[in-house]
Amino acid sequence: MSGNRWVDPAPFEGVRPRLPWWFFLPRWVKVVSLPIALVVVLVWLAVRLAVLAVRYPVAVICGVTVHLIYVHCGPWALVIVVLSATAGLVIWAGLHRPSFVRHGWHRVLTEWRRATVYVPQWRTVTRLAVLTKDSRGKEFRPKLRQVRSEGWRDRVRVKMVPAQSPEQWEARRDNLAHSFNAKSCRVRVLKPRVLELDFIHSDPLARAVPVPALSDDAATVNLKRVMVGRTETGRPWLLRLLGSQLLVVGVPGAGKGSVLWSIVWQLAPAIRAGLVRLVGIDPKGGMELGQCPDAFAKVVYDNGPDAVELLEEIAAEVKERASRYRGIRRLWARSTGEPFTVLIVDELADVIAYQTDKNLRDRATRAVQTITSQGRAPGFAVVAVVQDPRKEIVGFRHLFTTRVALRLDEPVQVDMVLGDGVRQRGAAAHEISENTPGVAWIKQDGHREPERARAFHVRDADLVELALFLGDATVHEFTGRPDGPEGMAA
Ligand SMILES: Nc1ncnc2c1ncn2[C@@H]1O[C@H](COP(=O)(O)OP(=O)(O)OP(=O)(O)O)[C@@H](O)[C@H]1O
Repeated sequence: MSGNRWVDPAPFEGVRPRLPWWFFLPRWVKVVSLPIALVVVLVWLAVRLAVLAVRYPVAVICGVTVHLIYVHCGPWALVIVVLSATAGLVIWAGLHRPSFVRHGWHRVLTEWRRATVYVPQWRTVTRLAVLTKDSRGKEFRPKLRQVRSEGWRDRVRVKMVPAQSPEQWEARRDNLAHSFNAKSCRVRVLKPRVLELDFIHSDPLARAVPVPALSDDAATVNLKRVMVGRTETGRPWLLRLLGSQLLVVGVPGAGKGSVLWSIVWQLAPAIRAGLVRLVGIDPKGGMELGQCPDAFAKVVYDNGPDAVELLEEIAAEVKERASRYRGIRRLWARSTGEPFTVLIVDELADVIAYQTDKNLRDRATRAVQTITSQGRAPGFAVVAVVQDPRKEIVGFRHLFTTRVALRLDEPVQVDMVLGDGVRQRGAAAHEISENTPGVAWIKQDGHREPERARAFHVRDADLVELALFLGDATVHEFTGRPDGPEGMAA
């Protein structure tokens, strides 16, 4: 009321009960359709049971078996069966642990985590993380699909609600990780509307990976699949050198040296047999490549004229070989009789960006660009190591078809190295721990998903062994310039 005037009270606005549409059907229609509705409900129940059996096969099979044995054979038979099954599992684990873990333990873990973590919390977490949607009073919820637990991570498949984008899930990665008691969460797009969330519980790459024994057989070296470490899924980390150019980026201490030496280690039998030739430039005065000069046909320990001449020499060789191969072959092969050449540049920026002499800088840049852009077919690979991935430093990053991001400082650096959108797919190289040098995110052109792996830990003692192994390596004549420039160790 205001003054003496009477104001009508607001009309009552209570929510009317919403009755289902079939409630208003005529009685006879309800009677006629009752049997049909019953059949539908029974079919639905059967489908739900089948889905339950598929999602929880271990629990369902064990439950049904225990029940049948108890009912038909009594409690003592059940005790004997349980003890025998336990003994069987212990023997399986003892005889072949990997298969037990994979097919037994992980299966049980999957069902346990699905039943105790994801199913009970899914609805609440997605609502609180604002990943559900409301429209006309109806709630749309993302559907929890397959769950697979692998011990160190849980892979959870999700069907997004309509009109949702993976970016909305990526923006909630931290919320989801904390909600499901995981260390971190990665989001991967499997197909339209279907995502896979990786809830990470521990790091399978926390321990260093020792180098394997050196092989004597050059035939074991496959230039398309050079094993340089182990991926987080336990598979070998395979790098393609033939037909590929490699850029390795990481802050100081990230383990760039281990990637580099892992490559040399695996190529060693082929280097010794003369099938592969290494050429190196180490502007840091030989601090890195000087640890095993025997591996290199030629190596320069500065970023001056010697380094530039070596680069130009290789660039000229690339062009010469390419002109000979033209019309005859499309890709280098062992049968050519010419060695596959790997140019290793430890700190590329010192050669193409930090060199104060503009003329040398430009010549070096032109030569490296020629080798990376044209070297693929005639059998030349570049392994370039760099600390700073900015465009001003390496303006031709796109020429490197395989990019390895070791520990980096900032998310923007990850985007520079791996390309746009790869970090959003989980490749958080800026989150790699300082305690795990050698761990990297790898992106190969043509492969949508980035891979996380750790390079072999090549210790000083291993480099001594490598030097001894390569001590009697075949020395090749380097075409083009008979007398090597100063600062080179042949
Ligand atoms: N793959 C690895 N596994 C375990 N430890 C590693 C690995 N790689 C490197 N390390 C250790 O990390 C430390 C730094 O490694 P490294 O010198 O190779 O890094 P870097 O990135 O080359 O550094 P810089 O830029 O200063 O040369 C060393 O103590 C080394 O033993």
